[in-house]
Parts: sequence; C-alpha cells; structure tokens
Amino acid sequence: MEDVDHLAHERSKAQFDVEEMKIVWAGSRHAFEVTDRMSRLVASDPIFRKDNRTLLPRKELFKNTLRKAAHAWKRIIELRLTEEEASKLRFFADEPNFTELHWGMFVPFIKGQGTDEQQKKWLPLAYKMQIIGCYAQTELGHGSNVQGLETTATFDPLTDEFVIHSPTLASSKWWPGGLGKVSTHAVVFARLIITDDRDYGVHGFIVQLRSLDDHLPLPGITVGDIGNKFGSGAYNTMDNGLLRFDNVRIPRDQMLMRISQVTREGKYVQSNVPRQLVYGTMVYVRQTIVADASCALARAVCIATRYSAVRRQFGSQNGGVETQVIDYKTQQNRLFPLLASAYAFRFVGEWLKWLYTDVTQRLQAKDFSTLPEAHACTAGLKSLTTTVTADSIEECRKLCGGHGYLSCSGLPELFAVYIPACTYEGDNVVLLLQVARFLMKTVSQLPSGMKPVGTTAYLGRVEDLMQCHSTVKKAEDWLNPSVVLEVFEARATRLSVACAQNLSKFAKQEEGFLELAADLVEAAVAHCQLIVVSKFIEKLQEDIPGKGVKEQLQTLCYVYALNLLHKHLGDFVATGCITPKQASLANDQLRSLYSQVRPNAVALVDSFNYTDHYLSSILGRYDGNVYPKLYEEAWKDPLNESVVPDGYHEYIRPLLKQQLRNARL
Ligand SMILES: CCCCCCCCCCCCC/C=C/C(=O)SCCNC(=O)CCNC(=O)[C@H](O)C(C)(C)COP(=O)(O)OP(=O)(O)OC[C@H]1O[C@@H](n2cnc3c(N)ncnc32)[C@H](O)[C@@H]1OP(=O)(O)O
Ligand SMILES: Cc1cc2nc3c(=O)[nH]c(=O)nc-3n(C[C@H](O)[C@H](O)[C@H](O)COP(=O)(O)OP(=O)(O)OC[C@H]3O[C@@H](n4cnc5c(N)ncnc54)[C@H](O)[C@@H]3O)c2cc1C
Repeated sequence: MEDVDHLAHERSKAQFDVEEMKIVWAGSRHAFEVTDRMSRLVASDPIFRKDNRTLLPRKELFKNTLRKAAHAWKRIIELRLTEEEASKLRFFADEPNFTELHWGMFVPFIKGQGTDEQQKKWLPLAYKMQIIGCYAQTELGHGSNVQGLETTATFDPLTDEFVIHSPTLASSKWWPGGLGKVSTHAVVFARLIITDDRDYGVHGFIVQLRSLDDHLPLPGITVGDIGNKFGSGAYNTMDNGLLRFDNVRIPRDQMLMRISQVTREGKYVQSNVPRQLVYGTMVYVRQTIVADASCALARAVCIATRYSAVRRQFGSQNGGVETQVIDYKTQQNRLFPLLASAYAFRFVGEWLKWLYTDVTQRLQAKDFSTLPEAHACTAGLKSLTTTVTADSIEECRKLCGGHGYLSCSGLPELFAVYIPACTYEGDNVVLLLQVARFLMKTVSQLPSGMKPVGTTAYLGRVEDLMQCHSTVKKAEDWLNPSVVLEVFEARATRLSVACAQNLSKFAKQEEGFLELAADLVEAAVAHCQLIVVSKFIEKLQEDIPGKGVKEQLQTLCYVYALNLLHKHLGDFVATGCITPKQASLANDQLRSLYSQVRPNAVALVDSFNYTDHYLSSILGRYDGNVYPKLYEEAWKDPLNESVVPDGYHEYIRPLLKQQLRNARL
C-alpha cells in the first residue's frame, strides 16, 4: 500500500494540467482520442496478452503471433476501423510481425512506384490481405550498398517476361521481415538486365513466392527463416527470411514502372525524374521510425521514472523512511535528459512528418528540389533518434538497479526489440555519412553565392557564425532560445567548415571522404542535434493551451539543449563557440532545471498516456504497487512449479552425496 501512496503523492505535486499535456503529446485532440481508445481496446482483450512471451519456444511464440495478427485483422474488420485506428491497434498489440512489412513497406512501395494500372491491380488485393507482401532488398552479401545487389531480372523479349535469378550464394535475399514463413508476395530488388546485356541498375519487381492455395513455395523459389535473433521473445516473433531464385519467370508488367519502364520491345525508358525515387519507400519508413523512437524512449523513461519515485535507498534518519532514488541528483542527471529527449523526438517527429508530406506533394507536381533535404533529414534524424533511444533504454535499465534486469521490468525485451532499429532501414553510421555528403555539398556551393534553405539555411550566415562568441555572463542567460540556438548553429557550422577545409586538401574528394569519415560523422551529428533543438524551440512558439503546460515544455527544451551542450563540451569549447566559464554556467543552470522537473516528473510520464498493458512492466505500473507484484510474479516462473527442480536426482543429489563421502574420508 505504501508504494501506491508514493505515486499518488507524486501526482499531487504536478504544476501543470496533465490532460492537456496528453493532447500535446498525442499531437491533437483527435489523435489523443483515437490513441486512447485503441490502447484500451487492446489492453482489455485477453488474446493480446503478452506476459508469457519470453518463456515460449520459438515455434509456439511464432504461432501465437500469427494468432494475434489474425485476431487484430478480425477486430479491424468487425469494428470497421479506419486506417488510422487500425494502425494504432497494431501498434498497441505491440508484437513485431509480418503485418508491419505488409502495411509499412509493401503497400507504400506499390503506391509510390507502381503505375496507375499496377496500383489498380495490386492494391485492392493487398488492402484486403488476399495477398501478403514483404520488402526483399537486402542480400546475404550486401545491405548498405544497394547499388551492389546481385539478384538479376533479365528481360526475355520472346516471352515478354523477366527472369529473376540469384547468381551467387551472396545474392540470396537475407533479412526481409515477413518473408521467412508468411508472405505470398515480395517486392524484390534486382538488377535490370535487358537483351543487349546492359545492366540498368537496381529496380523493384513484384514476385509471387508462395501458392495462394497451399502456401507452398512456387517452382524455382527457395524460402525459409534465417533463425533465432537477439534476446528471448523480442524480435523472434518476426519471420525474417532468406530467399533464392532459380530462373523464376514473371510477366513484364510486374516491374514497378512509375519511375522507369521496359517496353514490349525491350527498350528502357526513364521518366523525367531522379532515379533515387526508387529509394522512396526507405525515406517514408525512416520518417515513421523517428516517430516510433519517441514512443519507445517514452516507454522506457516512463518505467524508470515511476520506479525511481517508488524505490528508496539510504538517507533514513531515526528510523524514518529512506530517500526516493529520484531525489538523488545523479539519478536526475541521468534520467531527466532522457525524459526531455522523448519530448524533443516527439516534436521533431511531427515536423518530419510534415516535411515528408510536403516533399511528396512537390514530387507529384514534378518539383524535386527538396528531395535531397528530405533524404538528409530522414536519414540523419533516423540515425540520431534510434541511437539515442537504444542507448537510453539500456540506461533506464541501469536506472532501475537490479530489478531492471528482470524480464518483468519490461526493459530487457524492449531493448532487444528496439536495438535493430540502429541497423535496419540503413545502418546509422552509413546514414550519417549521407548527411555529411549533403552538408559538404551545401558548404562547397556557398562561395558561388548559393543561398541554402530549409534546415541548412543557417549555413548562409557562415561568416557571422564563424566569428560569433556567446554573450552569456550568468547562468540564467542560458534561458534564452536565441542564445541556445546561436551556439548550436555556430558549432554545427564550424565542424562542417573544418571538414570542408580538410577535404579540399585531398586531390580526390572520395579519398578525403574515406579518410575524414569520423569527423564527417561528428559534423552530421551536430547538424542533426541542431535540427532537434530548433524544432523544439519552434514548437514553443505555438499557442499551447493548458495551465503550466508550456512552462514545462520550456523547461524540458532547455534540459535537452543544455545537457547536449554539456555532453559535447569538447566541440563547443574547441570550436570557440563558448568559453569554459560559460560551459560551467550552463551546467549550473542545468542543475537548477532538474529541480524544476523533479515535482513534475511522474506527471510528465503520465502524459504519455500509456496503459499498463502497453508498458508491460511491473516497475512502471501506474499504481506504483511494485513489490507485492514482483513477489507474485516470481512464483509464476516455471522453475517454481515444483519445489524440488527437475534434474535434482540426476545432478544435485549425487553431487551432494559425493561431497559428503569426501568429507567423511
Ligand atoms: C513493436 C515494436 C515496433 C518497433 C517499431 C518499428 C516500426 C517500423 C517498422 C520497421 C520494420 C523494419 C523493416 C526494415 C526494413 C529494411 O531494413 S529495408 C532495407 C533498408 N536498406 C537500407 O536502408 C540500405 C541503406 N543504403 C542506402 O539507403 C543507400 O544505398 C545509400 C547508402 C543511402 C546510398 O548509397 P550510394 O551508393 O551513395 O547511393 P547512390 O544510389 O549512388 O546515390 C547517390 C545519390 O543519391 C542520393 N540518395 C541516396 N539515397 C536517397 C534517398 N533515399 N532519397 C533521395 N536521394 C537519395 C544521395 O544523397 C546521392 O546524392 P548526390 O550526392 O546528390 O549524388
Ligand atoms: C531486424 C532487422 C530487420 C530487417 N528487415 C529488413 C527487411 O524487411 N527488408 C530488407 O530488405 N532488409 C531488412 N533488414 C536488413 C537491413 O536493412 C540491413 O541489415 C541494413 O541496411 C544494414 O546493412 P548491412 O547488414 O549490409 O550492414 P553493413 O553495411 O555490412 O554494416 C556492417 C558495418 O560496416 C559499416 N559500414 C558499412 N558501410 C560503410 C561505409 N560506407 N562507411 C563506413 N562504415 C560502413 C557499418 O557502419 C557497420 O558498422 C533488416 C535487418 C534487421 C537487423
């Protein structure tokens, strides 16, 4: 009972309107209403229970996932859910499975790359799940280097077909989710080869893999699961697959032909659009991954914050209660920046969604001017937010001490499910190098008078930003958005310009890129952090209703920015943006901001509006009733089904007897 009181007391200290903050977090009143309804629907349905997930062997685990996915689809149809509601329902069901790839990559790929006729043919089948699709790009030998893929699609003019073939072992498709055991169809990336033996590079094709009658692989197709992955439960609910083609024939009209076409005569026709549009689905998914990062981070932070308020260690005097661990400054210094990051990533995710919608509309009007920026922003922010989120989930585990290591804390499985986000949809370092390429191009165009726009507009003020020195004289001076923004802009500019100057010393730019890659990645990170800070500041310019809500967000914005400044002090001081004295004032200010966050911390994580079902964590329970539930949970473990364990007679008893005999000798 004592623990329950702890959280009620915490909630009573909040200095803002939690219900209004829930709406800010959700993005709108409508989004809040849908999210809330869907999360409760899932939580109240016993088929979606997940407390036994880490204990199931793979085959049972997988079958159970299929059951849940089928049940989710049944509910979506029965309740006539909208696309938005259906996607929320799948999100809260919280179990990686083939439907993510079907709805998240297969359908978007056909929408983005298919002609009107192709969309008319394939989309209705996919929407009704009469076919199930996946995204088969990566191969055993190549993932990052998409241009290096080896699968071939050779046009045969005699039969008007493409022949899909895996010429080497390394060309086997490897990793696609949903491929191993479920998908009937795949979008397959293959090198297009036309009769003249000319290689036209990588293109997307729809290939049927399994019979729609008995689910057996079609002739020429070898397909299976790639095996167990990191952690128990976790991402093993997904059938990541392998796939080989032995001269499999598909009709010509199964090459996705919105961007380029092969005619009946075998002529290659390139529409008047950049060829990079074939990567469009990756841009789309990277943008959704940024939004998901804030959810995963918020989930870990919610668990760690509630538990830190419940957990007490040391400090008891005269038999009184001990100190809540959340009151230790070290705990605050580790936890509150993560809380601030969850909010920061939420807002930058909202902005990125806007950017993606904007670039999509422009592309439809044949305006390709913002495509490079959209690629750089989605790649860079995907990299930044997933790296921070993965590291932060592990930090939250440590913040929960020993109990964080228990499966029932929810953190080990969250970590195991989340960490591949640093790799899929582009390895995070490879993606940062793309951002660096974009920055170097922008800097190199400055002398010709080119005015950068969008997220690189600050580089247009390169001369000022190379010179400026922060004016901060006392700690409170850091509580000024333009002061904060200026130092982040100056640091990003100076790191980029230094890289550009070093690059110019190389005779061949590509050699310079290889040699300076580590510095280039640091410049890219600085640029991406600046985007997050600036979008948080922009969010604060909006009219935000609700008592105290804006003030809390302001505090979190400064925590986010000043903590980054503290962590990357080397950059800020070495590039001369701030002095060591100003850095120390920033740290003083940060400490005082932690004191402002402290009474609001539990309410700030309540604002995520997560159900106990979604959190699946005894440490993060809404009611804070941790110890009795931990005790109860321990007894549910299969090892506790018998008092004396299996194996006692074979292995423990003889050992003990042996010891006894030895002792008597
Ligand atoms: C219950 C919990 C749930 C958790 C939440 C999960 C939800 C989300 C579901 C996710 C499920 C995961 C599924 C995973 C799927 C996958 O992983 S699919 C495979 C993804 N693969 C990759 O991302 C490969 C990464 N590699 C690349 O993207 C590219 O090859 C590259 C490295 C970016 C480019 O290499 P390069 O050789 O330089 O490229 P070129 O092809 O030569 O292009 C050069 C120019 O093109 C520009 N460019 C590159 N990419 C794009 C793009 N996408 N859009 C626009 N422009 C692009 C590039 O900047 C160059 O431009 P210039 O310099 O101007 O020439
Ligand atoms: C859980 C999961 C799900 C996936 N789902 C799918 C899917 O549905 N469909 C699909 O097609 N693929 C999928 N993938 C594959 C995924 O997209 C690739 O694994 C990813 O793009 C990374 O490529 P890679 O494996 O070739 O890594 P590699 O490129 O081999 O990376 C290995 C190391 O080399 C470094 N490196 C590589 N190139 C460079 C460079 N140029 N400069 C500096 N360092 C470099 C990387 O940073 C990394 O440290 C999935 C992967 C995972 C883990």
